[in-house]
Amino acid sequence: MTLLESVHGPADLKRMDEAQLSQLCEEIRRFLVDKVSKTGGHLGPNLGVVELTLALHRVFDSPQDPIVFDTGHQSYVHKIVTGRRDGFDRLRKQGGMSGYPSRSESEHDVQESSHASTALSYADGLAKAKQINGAHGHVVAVVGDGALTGGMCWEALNNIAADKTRPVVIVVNDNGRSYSPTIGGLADHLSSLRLRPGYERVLEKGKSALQQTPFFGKPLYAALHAAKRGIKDALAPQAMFEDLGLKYIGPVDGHDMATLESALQRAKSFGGPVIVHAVTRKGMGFAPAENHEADQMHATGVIDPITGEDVKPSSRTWTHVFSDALVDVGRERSDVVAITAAMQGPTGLDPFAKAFPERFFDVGIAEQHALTSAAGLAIGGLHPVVAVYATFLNRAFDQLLMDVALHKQGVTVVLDRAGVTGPDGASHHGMWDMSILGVIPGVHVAAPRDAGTLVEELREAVAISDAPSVIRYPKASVGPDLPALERVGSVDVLRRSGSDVLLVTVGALGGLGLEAAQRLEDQGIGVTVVDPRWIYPMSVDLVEMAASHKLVVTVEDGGRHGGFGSSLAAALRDADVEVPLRDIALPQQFHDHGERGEVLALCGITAQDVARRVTEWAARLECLPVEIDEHVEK
Ligand SMILES: Cc1ncc(C[n+]2csc(CCOP(=O)(O)OP(=O)(O)O)c2C)c(N)n1
Ligand SMILES: CC(=O)[C@@H](O)[C@H](O)COP(=O)(O)O
Ligand SMILES: [Mg+2]
Repeated sequence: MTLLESVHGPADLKRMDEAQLSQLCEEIRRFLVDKVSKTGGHLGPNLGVVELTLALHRVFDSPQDPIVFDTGHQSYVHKIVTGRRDGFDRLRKQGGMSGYPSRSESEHDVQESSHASTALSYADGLAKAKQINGAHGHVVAVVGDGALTGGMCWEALNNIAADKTRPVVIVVNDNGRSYSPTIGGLADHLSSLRLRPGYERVLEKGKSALQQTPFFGKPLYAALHAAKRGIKDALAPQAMFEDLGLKYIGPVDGHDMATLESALQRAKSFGGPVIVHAVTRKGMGFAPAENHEADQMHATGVIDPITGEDVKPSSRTWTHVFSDALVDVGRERSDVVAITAAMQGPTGLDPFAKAFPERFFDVGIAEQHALTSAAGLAIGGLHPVVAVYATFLNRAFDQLLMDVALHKQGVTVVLDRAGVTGPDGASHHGMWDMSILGVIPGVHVAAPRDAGTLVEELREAVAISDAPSVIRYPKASVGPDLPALERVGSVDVLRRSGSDVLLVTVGALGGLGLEAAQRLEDQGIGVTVVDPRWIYPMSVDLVEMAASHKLVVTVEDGGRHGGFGSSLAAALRDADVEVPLRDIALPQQFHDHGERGEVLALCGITAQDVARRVTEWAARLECLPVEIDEHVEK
């Protein structure tokens, strides 16, 4: 039996000696590469926290000492040592283990949102709860250098530092990377603190040697330690954290178990808020990840476990189409600038950044700042394009509403990963944007159905100078072009076989609508399939089309509450159009991880389900004069 197989919980780690721990780290790294290369996942981040996670579980007593992982993508080792080794064969698969902490999986998991920069706020709250309840023990938060660029971290640090008696241990996992190198003044500060890890290790070894030396050993170490302070202050002004009222320990070598445990023990015995600054390497121990220039295998698909090469050929995605289109726009419009929140690669902004470096800004994991900075750029006469994942727009809603829309500023927000994303689960599905955007006065929202309409709608968006414009598309390969039969106002008619049903498909679901229409026509139901292209403001032409049909059905890859369907229903009421409308959307709940198609199917968003539901409504409403085939293909 391997050492790894002997680990069923943190207690097993506490019994191991240095040699066993070193071997266990090797076994865990081999396990991670073996498993994650088959399923895909956050290989790089987790290879970087092997020693750190073991040290945390040896020094602290989870779950009495809750360990909160910021973002949670780096919690695989935590899962391995808390009894979930067997879950990795179905990591991020439908019905399998989550790729993030999951409260339903383990008492050791505290929070499961994958939205960054929240761990310190959880820690603040947990520590206050312990204090009020008279509970003993520590609260530990593991936060990456990237997550530290998020504003919530500084709101939390301000509060954590307010009480010197609450034992909060903040472990900064500093690998110098978000995806790409972490940016900004804070990152520069951390890197100034991030002396060669050996620097601290030498000191640690110096300490133990000196402390064994009788008489002058201890005073000498104290002097050396003071000197270290002096040296680091001279080389690296660590005062920032200590001026905040936070004790600072580090930087320590995040791959040296003894040094880590010594630092964590010191932090544990401190009894108040303390920062342990651990220097780690993303992808540690797997050369293809360590040397992966773009993002050190932050998130991989299925890869070769030896070479690290992608196994599945990549296809042209919506992101690729946007990426190329924005460079073209950038060539024509010198006022167009681009902003990313630490995700220039995944959102497709790399080519624009290379072509127009002076017109590209990476603001760190700071979506709120991104939107208000964009408002400033627009007031200053430029046209910003802010590319974020749809789910992370939630964080910047007020900025879009009050800093952009209120001031009628021309800012374009591009929402990648809109709709069901898949393996990243509930906190990543981009199912909120159409509901929250619908409340913004004057907002323009487009949902392209194919590459051609994405290019067209991006150009239309950057031409809007007096209001926010938003474009949303999913995490998927872009499908075939879906040409329109005609354009009525801004609405594209994709198919017309009768006026029984007006089937309105939003964005990338156009193909699904055409397939559903074929199934309905096979039953004698005449269908008009349309793509509104711009879902907000609501098209008057669409309302008029509805009036000439017997049933309106909308299909959208977004939350049903406040979605496009409910907005169209309101528009029909306002226009006294008394045609029944039924809306097919994602049920307003948190949806677990799985492949995008699997989750959509669970939500009834397939051509078969749409056709079946339309026939059922037609039968119930008796609005269509056709005999409904009760045996419609499921
Ligand atoms: C609010 C928010 N914005 C963006 C992301 C996407 N994201 C996931 S992990 C990550 C980088 C995190 O960097 P860091 O905190 O340093 O952790 P590391 O991966 O280096 O361990 C980003 C930007 C997110 N999860 N949440
Ligand atoms: C943890 C996080 O927020 C991202 O790394 C997320 O995993 C994005 O994955 P994709 O880029 O594959 O959608
Ligand atoms: Mg990092």
